[in-house]
Amino acid sequence: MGVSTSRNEHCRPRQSPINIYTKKVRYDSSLRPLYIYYDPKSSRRLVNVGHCFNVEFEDNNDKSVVSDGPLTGYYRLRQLHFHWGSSDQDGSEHVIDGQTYPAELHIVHWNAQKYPSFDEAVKHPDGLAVIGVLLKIGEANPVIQNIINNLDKVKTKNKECPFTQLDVSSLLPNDRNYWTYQGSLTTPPYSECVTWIVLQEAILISSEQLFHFRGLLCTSESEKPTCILENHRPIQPLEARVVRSSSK
Ligand SMILES: COc1ccc2c(ccc[n+]2C(=O)c2ccc(S(N)(=O)=O)cc2)c1
Ligand SMILES: [Zn+2]
Repeated sequence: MGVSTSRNEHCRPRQSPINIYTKKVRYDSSLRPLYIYYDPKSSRRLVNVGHCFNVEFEDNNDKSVVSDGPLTGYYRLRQLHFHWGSSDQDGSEHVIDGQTYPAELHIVHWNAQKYPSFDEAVKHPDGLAVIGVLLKIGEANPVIQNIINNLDKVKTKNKECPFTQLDVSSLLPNDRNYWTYQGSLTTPPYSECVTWIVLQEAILISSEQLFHFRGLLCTSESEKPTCILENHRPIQPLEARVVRSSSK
């Protein structure tokens, strides 16, 4: 008879994304306002990573960080990327009261106060902090247009190009109220290392700009071209978690 282990190998209690049911979130007065400082000189390059594109930042200093909010210590900006759908009807990863959005921005930071590197940080439950910003259809977003104007240089998988002077703060909504919960990466290896900070106000993107995202290729130059039509993970069980809110 096999020895039963207390750790159930199928138990993954803190997966992301989730549906945020706003009637069940808990206002937590101990949550502080987010401290966010991004230096436009931190942005380095635009990379096609196959399932999406990343804007990557220099993370060997503390020039671009997030702290306070639900966090202990400070987290360094590492990269940002988007998730989108094959139509404007869905594409976000987080869902709010069952409502999907056409896309979602993820701004990825790692706990540089506690860990020596990003790769080490992803092995720990408090390793990453990801700010999630929902996108809704409206007029064209000039900052996103700046990224789109460079997508043809990274059309195929693993291509990269220099990308500097991106002011990430200009991608954030004015209202910095947020929901927060303990979750995971939404792509393999789905590591349960992320403190999620989902902003309560959405930013705008135009339908045409989303169309350009879908033209990015997940194939390399030598392969038959295949577009990244969608790259959002389905919502996962909340399990024993409670989502906290910074606002009533
Ligand atoms: C230790 O092995 C890893 C760790 C992280 C990896 C990764 C492969 C792709 C992306 N990443 C990421 O950095 C990553 C993946 C997902 C997200 S997300 N969509 O913000 O949850 C953020 C960042 C492999
Ligand atoms: Zn993501």
